[in-house]
Amino acid sequence: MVKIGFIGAGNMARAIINGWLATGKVAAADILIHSAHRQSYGPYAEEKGLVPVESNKEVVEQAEIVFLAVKPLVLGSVLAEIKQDVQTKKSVLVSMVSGVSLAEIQEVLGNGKVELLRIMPNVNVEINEGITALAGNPTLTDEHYHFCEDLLNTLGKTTPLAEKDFSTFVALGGSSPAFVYFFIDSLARAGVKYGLTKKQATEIAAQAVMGSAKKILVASKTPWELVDAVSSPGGTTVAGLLAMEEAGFMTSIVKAVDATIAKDQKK
Ligand SMILES: NC(=O)C1=CN([C@@H]2O[C@H](COP(=O)(O)OP(=O)(O)OC[C@H]3O[C@@H](n4cnc5c(N)ncnc54)[C@H](OP(=O)(O)O)[C@@H]3O)[C@@H](O)[C@H]2O)C=CC1
Ligand SMILES: O=C(O)[C@@H]1CCC=N1
Repeated sequence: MVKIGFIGAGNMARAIINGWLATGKVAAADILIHSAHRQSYGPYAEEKGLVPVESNKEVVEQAEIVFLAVKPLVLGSVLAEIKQDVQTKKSVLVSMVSGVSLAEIQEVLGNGKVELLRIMPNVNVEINEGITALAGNPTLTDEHYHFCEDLLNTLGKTTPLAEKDFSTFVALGGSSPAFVYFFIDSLARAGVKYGLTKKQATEIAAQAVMGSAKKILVASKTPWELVDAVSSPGGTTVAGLLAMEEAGFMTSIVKAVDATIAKDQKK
């Protein structure tokens, strides 16, 4: 089987790996992993049956496809460390690092052509309900693109995306789970205000959000038409909606997206 390497063993690397292991798409023994601290990647590798290796270079030496799952500030030094081996091994590099373009990665790697795939997943890949954007560089073969796409499709949905739209995707797909968790927590907290337990209120809010998201994905109606369908004339829902808008609900969402895009473009 193709060996898949991970440089970085944090939240996103683990979400992807756990998603694959849950479906059996990738065998644990085919995943190599290294990160900054042995006490971080070691126990995780042992718990899941992955192959821990001693350095980033060793990940590249042993894996055909290498996922870069480090923070943007660390990426430059990691690329400098592995660039020689990447050229020798003709590795496929898959970067999930936000705010760093394929051209910027290629620049650090130097003149030799490297197969690069830029992705932007979200944490819900861990439960195979993620959405991941993909953009390959011209050197990436169709075969490798589709191999990676197939791997990522088991984690939810994927969508090819022009690189110019990655910052927008970060807001709508990558960071948005946090926005939705925040919304659910706020709804649940309001339930606590009126006497529900936090656990009960969170379950109610989360189920309502999940059902609403599924409804939007299958319905022939637009979200606005669905809002109208819930809003009985003179009823409770329209009273709640108008109060939300008075507090600037839509503006707050758009501002969150603006701020996320601005931050991504500053990395
Ligand atoms: N979290 C999310 O929801 C999403 C994150 N991303 C992107 O994924 C990337 C990783 O994010 P996330 O997992 O949240 O971050 P974390 O902080 O959870 O993980 C970062 C990982 O990088 C490792 N690391 C640091 N320095 C090195 C090094 N020199 N060599 C090897 N590994 C190193 C850390 O090691 P150690 O554990 O040993 O300290 C850690 O495992 C980021 O670029 C982010 O933009 C993309 C989409 C969604
Ligand atoms: O917060 C971040 O920078 C990363 C990118 C998308 C989700 N988390």
